[in-house]
Amino acid sequence: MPLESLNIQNFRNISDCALVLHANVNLFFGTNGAGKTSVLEAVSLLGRGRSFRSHKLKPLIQQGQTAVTVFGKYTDSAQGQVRIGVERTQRGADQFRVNGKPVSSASELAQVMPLQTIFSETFALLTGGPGERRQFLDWLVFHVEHQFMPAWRQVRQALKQRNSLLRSGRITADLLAPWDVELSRQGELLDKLRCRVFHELKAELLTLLAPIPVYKDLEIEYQRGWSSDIALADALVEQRTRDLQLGHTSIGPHRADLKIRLGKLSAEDVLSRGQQKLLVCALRISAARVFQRASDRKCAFLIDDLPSELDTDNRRRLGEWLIALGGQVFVTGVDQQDLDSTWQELSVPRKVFHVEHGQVTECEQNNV
Ligand SMILES: Nc1ncnc2c1ncn2[C@@H]1O[C@H](COP(=O)(O)OP(=O)(O)OP(=O)(O)O)[C@@H](O)[C@H]1O
Repeated sequence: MPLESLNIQNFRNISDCALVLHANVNLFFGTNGAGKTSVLEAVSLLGRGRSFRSHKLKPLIQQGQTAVTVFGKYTDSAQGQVRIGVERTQRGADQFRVNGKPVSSASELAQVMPLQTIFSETFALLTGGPGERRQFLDWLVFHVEHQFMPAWRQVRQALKQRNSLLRSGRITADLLAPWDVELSRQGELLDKLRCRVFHELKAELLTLLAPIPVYKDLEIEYQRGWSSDIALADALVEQRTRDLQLGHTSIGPHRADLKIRLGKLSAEDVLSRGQQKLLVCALRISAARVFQRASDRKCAFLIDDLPSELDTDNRRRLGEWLIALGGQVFVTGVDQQDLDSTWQELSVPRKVFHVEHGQVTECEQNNV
C-alpha cells in the first residue's frame, strides 16, 4: 500500500519534516549531504525498524537529541487507514506501533510495509559474500512462504546449540544427536521453501533480461549449503569430525548461496559497473514481481542515487520495470533535471521534492 504521508523527526540532519507523498513516484533532489538519503532511510525505519545504510542506531539520531521518530499513513481496502510509527531511542526504549498497537519485531513491520532497496552497497549482491545473496532470497521466501520464519528461527537455534557443543570439545554423538535431528528437519524444510521460491525468481529474472543482449548467457543457480545428492542428516554425520576440528557447523542451510554467472564466468568478473547495477536492479524487480503475484500486494522501492552508473537507456529500462510493478517508488539524485528526465520521458505522474540542509520542500510546479 502506498504511504500517503511521512513525518520525520530528529533523523540525521532532518529536524522536522511532514510530507504528503505521491502514490507512485517520489523524487528527491539536492546537493551532497542535503538529507536525501536520510528521507529514504526514514522510510526504511518504518518498513524494517532500521536503516538500510547502517545497522547502528546512534548515527541516525540527530546530534543533541535522544530519539528519532518516523510516522507513516496509508489506506488499506480491508483495514481502512493504517498508521505506522517507529521511535528509536539512545537508551534502547524502542517502540514500533501499527495503529497504536505495539509490534514486537521488525519482521512484523516488514509484513506491513515490504521494501526493496537499491543503493551504493547494492553491488554487494554480486560481489559480496553468500550472506548478502541468502538475505536477498530469504526476503522473498519470508514474504511468500508462511512456514519460513518458524523454520528459520529453529535452524538458528539448533545451530547455536550445536556450535556451542562443538566449541566445547566435550561432546559425544548422543549430545549432538537431538540438534542434528532438529537442524536436519528444519534445514530440509528451509531448503524446500527456498528452492520453490528460487525457481519462480529465476523465471522472472530470465524473462526480464531476455531482451538485453549482454545478459544472453546469464545463469543463476541456487546452492543449498550441502551436497545436492545427500540428505542433510547424513551430510552432518559425514562432516562431524571436521566440524569438531573447526568448532562450528560447516554445512547446512546457513551456507546456502546463489551463483550468478555469464556462461562459465562469474557475473562480477565480466560485467561493467553499470551492467552489474542493472542486473542487481533486475534481481530486485524480479523478487518484487514474485512477491506481488503471490501476495497480491505491492512492494515499495527505495532507490538512492538512481542516475549514478546507469546510462539513459538503462535508467529508462529501470523506470519502465518500476512503472509496470505499480508500487510506490522513492528515488534520489543530485541534479533535478538528471533525476527527473527519465520519468518525464515516460510521462509518469510524480512528485518532486527539493532537499536542502535537512529541509524537504515539494516543488509544486513539477507535479504532473
Ligand atoms: N546524527 C546526525 N545528526 C545531525 N546531522 C547528521 C547526522 N548524521 C548525519 N548527519 C548529516 O546529515 C546529512 C545526511 O545526509 P544524507 O546522507 O541524507 O545526504 P544526501 O543528500 O543523500 O547526500 P549525497 O548526495 O552526498 O549522498 C549530512 O549532511 C550529514 O553530515
